[in-house]
Amino acid sequence: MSRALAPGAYLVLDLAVTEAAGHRPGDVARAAALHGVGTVQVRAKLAAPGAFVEAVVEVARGLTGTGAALVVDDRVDVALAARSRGARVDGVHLGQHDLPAADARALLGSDALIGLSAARPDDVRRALTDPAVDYLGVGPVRLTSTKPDATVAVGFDRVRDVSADARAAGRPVVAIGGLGAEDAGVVRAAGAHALAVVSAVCAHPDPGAAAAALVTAWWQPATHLVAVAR
Ligand SMILES: Cc1ncc(COP(=O)(O)OP(=O)(O)O)c(N)n1
Ligand SMILES: Cc1nc(C(=O)O)sc1CCOP(=O)(O)O
Ligand SMILES: [Mg+2]
Repeated sequence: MSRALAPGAYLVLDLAVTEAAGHRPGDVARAAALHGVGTVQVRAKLAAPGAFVEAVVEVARGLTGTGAALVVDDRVDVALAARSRGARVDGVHLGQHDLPAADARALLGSDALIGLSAARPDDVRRALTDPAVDYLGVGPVRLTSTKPDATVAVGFDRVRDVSADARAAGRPVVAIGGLGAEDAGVVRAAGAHALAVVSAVCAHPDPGAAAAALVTAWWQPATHLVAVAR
């Protein structure tokens, strides 16, 4: 059985964005996890495979003892290579053009955490009937320079619609794309299980403080609920 996806803040640690901001990936991952981020995904669209593996190993080291899950973007081979170097890697986040989730599951094991990006109705339908998929990534909520190939923003309404279908199918949704701490309330109200960011943490001068703000915003009680409770 797969490890359950942690609710709340989900960090996609993009290597290029992190290094451009002058941060070390292991430090950013550790600071984020110590402030309550439950999942860290390593994303490296431009790195050579060896550098990607090294970054995953470094992030795994940073996450030691924090309890946060570590997921690799796209590359099952990189996840396996990092494991073979002794790193604890929990799973992968797959795109629509990556290895099928069933193959990733066969390679990574029954307890691996496997996410799949799905925002278009057909992709969502397929993802929700695929037993190898643990959670869905839905985006981009807003257009973002971090993912220039995603040219259509899906908006919060899509997050709400997919979250409702996914809840009925017992799968959590992670909203992503152009988001920050200020969006936590609306993302949560839309029914998402988690909110994923790259720039809001990796490009921030103080990634730990940015992660803490995200975590706090997610768990902040909705003001209208507080008003009702009083
Ligand atoms: C949590 C989460 N959701 C969506 C994505 C996007 O994945 P993908 O479609 O494979 O695009 P790239 O990130 O690989 O450009 C994600 N990485 N994480
Ligand atoms: C990695 C990724 N996936 C997306 C999707 O829409 O599936 S958007 C995205 C980048 C998110 O970066 P930022 O928080 O800097 O906007
Ligand atoms: Mg991907």
